Amino acid sequence: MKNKIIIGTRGSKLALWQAEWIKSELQKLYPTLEIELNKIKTTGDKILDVPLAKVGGKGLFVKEIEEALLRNEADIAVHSMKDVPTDFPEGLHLAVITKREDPRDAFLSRISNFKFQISNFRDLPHGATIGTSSLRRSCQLLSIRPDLKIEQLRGNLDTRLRKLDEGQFDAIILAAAGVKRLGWAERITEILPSEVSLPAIGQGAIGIECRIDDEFINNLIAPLNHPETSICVRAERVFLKKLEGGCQVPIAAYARLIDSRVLMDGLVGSVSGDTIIRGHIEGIPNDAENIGIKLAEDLLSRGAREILNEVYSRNNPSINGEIAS
Ligand SMILES: NCc1[nH]cc(CCC(=O)O)c1CC(=O)O
Repeated sequence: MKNKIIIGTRGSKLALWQAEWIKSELQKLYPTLEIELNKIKTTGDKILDVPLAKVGGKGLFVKEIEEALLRNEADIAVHSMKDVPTDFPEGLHLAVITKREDPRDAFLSRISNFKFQISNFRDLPHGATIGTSSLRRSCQLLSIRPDLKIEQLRGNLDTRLRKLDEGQFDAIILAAAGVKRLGWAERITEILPSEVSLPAIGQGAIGIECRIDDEFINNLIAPLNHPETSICVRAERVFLKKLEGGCQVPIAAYARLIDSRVLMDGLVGSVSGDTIIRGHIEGIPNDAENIGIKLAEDLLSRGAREILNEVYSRNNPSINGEIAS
């Protein structure tokens, strides 16, 4: 029996927090197991000055880590589910999805010298500047407040907070999960309800990818799977796959389990926020993947098809498959 495993991870603060968390959970189960981290720079880490929607390509934050798995330079890869494409290279699979953190988006405003800090989205003054590179976020915010100015904001979480504090934006929107994991929860002035900002597919959940045929590793990590989160995130991911969601289209979905029923909301919007097609569906957990497909079909029949065609006719169709952040 092997007594050492290697975790492949990105080197960002959030990625390392998540990899260290998985390591400590495994260490609780297997005190004598030796666990090493292999930090890997991904394309998404290298290209920092271009909005991801413009970079294109599949799995910008996972591809190099997957290659390490296939070369046996890592045994498991720890990812934010939000960054994981719906298709995997041959020989790899998503074995585990851990319990979800807060899936919602968070509003963080600039600490100002004036008496009042803008503490929520509704109170933003006319024409205020919001930092986000996510089409999903800008589409939804612009649909409520077309007067807002959206400015590009990329980089790791600490970089984004620094840019906010430097005064480039009145507020920024980040996933609550990442902000909380890094211990900055007190900077969140408002958690955006899903009617304002429906989260990204998989937001707040951590996934573990590994080689399909590595029985030892699959058995080792199986106890970390959280069945409820797994059901919900898989429903969201079939929704995304059915929509062939690239990162160039605003797409959002959130599924949750309440009283043994799956409740799922989803939307597809135009980049400008002029059009948003929303839907809701419910069903039983055993039918979760069907629920995701049905919701996608519902949106496609009510106008999402036209939005997707419009975007992809202007772009290279090969970008399909990248997750929508
Ligand atoms: N797009 C990058 C990314 N990938 C996962 C998270 C947050 C953590 C999570 O969703 O689990 C973030 C940052 C953000 O969107 O603010």
